Amino acid sequence: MTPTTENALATPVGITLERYIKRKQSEFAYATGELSQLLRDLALAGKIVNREVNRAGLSRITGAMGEKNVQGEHQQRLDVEANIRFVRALTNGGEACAVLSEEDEHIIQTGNVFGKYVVAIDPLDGSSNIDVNVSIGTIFSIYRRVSRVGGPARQEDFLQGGRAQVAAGYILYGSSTMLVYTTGHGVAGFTYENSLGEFFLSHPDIKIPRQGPVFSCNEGNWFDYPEFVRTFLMTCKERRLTARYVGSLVADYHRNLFTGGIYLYPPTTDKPTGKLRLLYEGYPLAFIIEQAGGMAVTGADVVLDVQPTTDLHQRAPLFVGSAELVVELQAVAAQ
Ligand SMILES: O=P(O)(O)OC[C@H]1O[C@](O)(COP(=O)(O)O)[C@@H](O)[C@@H]1O
Ligand SMILES: [Mg+2]
Ligand SMILES: [Mg+2]
Repeated sequence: MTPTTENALATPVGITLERYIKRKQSEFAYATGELSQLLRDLALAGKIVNREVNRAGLSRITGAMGEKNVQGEHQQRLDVEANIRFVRALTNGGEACAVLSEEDEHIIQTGNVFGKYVVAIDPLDGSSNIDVNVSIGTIFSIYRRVSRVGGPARQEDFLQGGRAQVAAGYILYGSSTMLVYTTGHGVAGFTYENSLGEFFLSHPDIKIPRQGPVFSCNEGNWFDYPEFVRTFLMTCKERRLTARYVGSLVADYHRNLFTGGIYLYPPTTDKPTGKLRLLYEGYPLAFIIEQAGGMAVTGADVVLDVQPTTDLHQRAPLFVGSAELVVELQAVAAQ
């Protein structure tokens, strides 16, 4: 046997996402497997979107659509493509009765009236980075429906508040593609093996360092930030923290999750509630960060405790990351 073969045989068979989901499901006596199936559907759509992202420069799916979405923001072709892929996977999967997407004003009824779950999703996060081959992502949040099974989903299914999420996750289409998710029992990360077409468990129990060397925000908005944000950022600079900002929330969040740090999207003069969407950006990333030992706040309030209004696409400021940095920010805000 050559040393290489020996090494290969000595390496344990990796745990695929499929096996991991099955194992987790068997830990819950009353689990029916529906949530597991939903996670598989999201992973499947993620693989398809990953393929589209990889060849975006070669295909005709880059560039602007010339349309604006419900947020009044310019849609990119990949925004639309990713939206179609995720909605289709969730529709075909059968477990989600409805989807709330950044790209659609109204709730999308999948027709699966007996589906017990609803999914809020940002199908393609970091739109401005699509055409320049910089990391982008997908963010999702899952609730058990509260409306009557057998009928259409209703607004209140999506407006249960962050603490009612049963699962949340994101996919990062980066130098490698990763799926990171939580069902409220810690955070697990899976790396996509392109040639095998499988996600493998690579980061079993992700914890964010309590402190960190990084702050991430769009400093171009400096003069539009509230005073407390500028004061906090000055303290970051005085302590020689490193500035890192990709401009794709998933990428910035993911880096800070591993290195430790804080991501800020504060209110600005023209966006007094910030830019990010509570239901499919703020809540899911807050759920994951709390499970990883970090914190997410909107300023004074903890993101997961924010009561949603009736606006499905409502925005909220987001300060998220290492617990000690977020606490420091809150202390400055309270002064
Ligand atoms: O360009 P800005 O103002 O810094 O905003 C960047 C933020 O906007 C977003 O692109 C918004 O997400 P979408 O691309 O899904 O609309 C975040 O990913 C990112 O953190
Ligand atoms: Mg987004
Ligand atoms: Mg988006």
